[in-house]
Amino acid sequence: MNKFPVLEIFGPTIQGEGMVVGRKTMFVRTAGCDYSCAWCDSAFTWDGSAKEDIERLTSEEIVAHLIEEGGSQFDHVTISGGNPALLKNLHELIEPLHEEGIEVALETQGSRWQDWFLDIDDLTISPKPPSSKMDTNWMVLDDILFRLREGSRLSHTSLKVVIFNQEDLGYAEEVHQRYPEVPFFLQVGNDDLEENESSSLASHLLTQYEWLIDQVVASSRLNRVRVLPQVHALVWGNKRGV
Ligand SMILES: C[S@@+](CC[C@H](N)C(=O)[O-])C[C@H]1O[C@@H](n2cnc3c(N)ncnc32)[C@H](O)[C@@H]1O
Ligand SMILES: Nc1nc2[nH]cc(C(=O)O)c2c(=O)[nH]1
Ligand code: SF4
Ligand SMILES: [Mg+2]
Repeated sequence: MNKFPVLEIFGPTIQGEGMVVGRKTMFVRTAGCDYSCAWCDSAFTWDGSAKEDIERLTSEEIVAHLIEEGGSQFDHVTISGGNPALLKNLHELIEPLHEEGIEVALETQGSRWQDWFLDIDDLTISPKPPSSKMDTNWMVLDDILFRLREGSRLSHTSLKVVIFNQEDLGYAEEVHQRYPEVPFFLQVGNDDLEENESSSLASHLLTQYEWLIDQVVASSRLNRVRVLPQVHALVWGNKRGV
């Protein structure tokens, strides 16, 4: 039985971001990432600070934890990380969830392909803009979107780019222009990961949201797009496990 490195199982909560924002869901957060984004809000998944909390669980154990936490109050599970696309056997978790009538979403940055992407109900690919200090491998991203198109999965897929500055907006325009048929989301970057007061963070993020809306409104290269904040950050601030 394969084991998966899991850092958090929590919910039910709402999906705070992107294509199914507001959807009631459980979260499974896996450990390990091939990136190290400058502003990662989940750095504990890869920077060693939570390595004692990593549990190695089989898919059966993960499903049992989900039911323990969520009871019968959920029918949707979001897998995030870290980069869950590092895990080549994740279909072992997706299949039993589908058999229970549970939909499965995935958050990944588009640096690795896995065949089980074709089974994800809500697949969010979030390539990283210059402010992250990461480089996009366009050959890999092209290949991922090609395979999803060939597999008729684009209606289950979205692109989501986090924006911190003007340069990031230029990057977002480039991504949207390269894959115009893929639903496209721009997300407010949270640049205050140390703020403990959720009302202060919310008012700051709403100011950033207004700035982002203004920028997108003014761009002729960003028309068929959606602009969103991280709803969970507005409601709960920088709290973990929500
Ligand atoms: C923590 S990542 C995990 C999944 C995957 N590694 C990825 O980056 O897509 C989940 C989502 O949070 C976004 N994110 C991370 N840090 C953020 C921040 N400071 N502000 C806004 N969004 C952030 C990422 O861009 C990604 O879309
Ligand atoms: N509520 C809530 N929504 C989210 N959407 C993406 C998240 C993530 O960290 O991947 C996340 C998260 O951590 N919480
Ligand atoms: S790719 Fe995702 S998890 Fe990895 S460092 Fe960047 S935001 Fe964090
Ligand atoms: Mg998050």
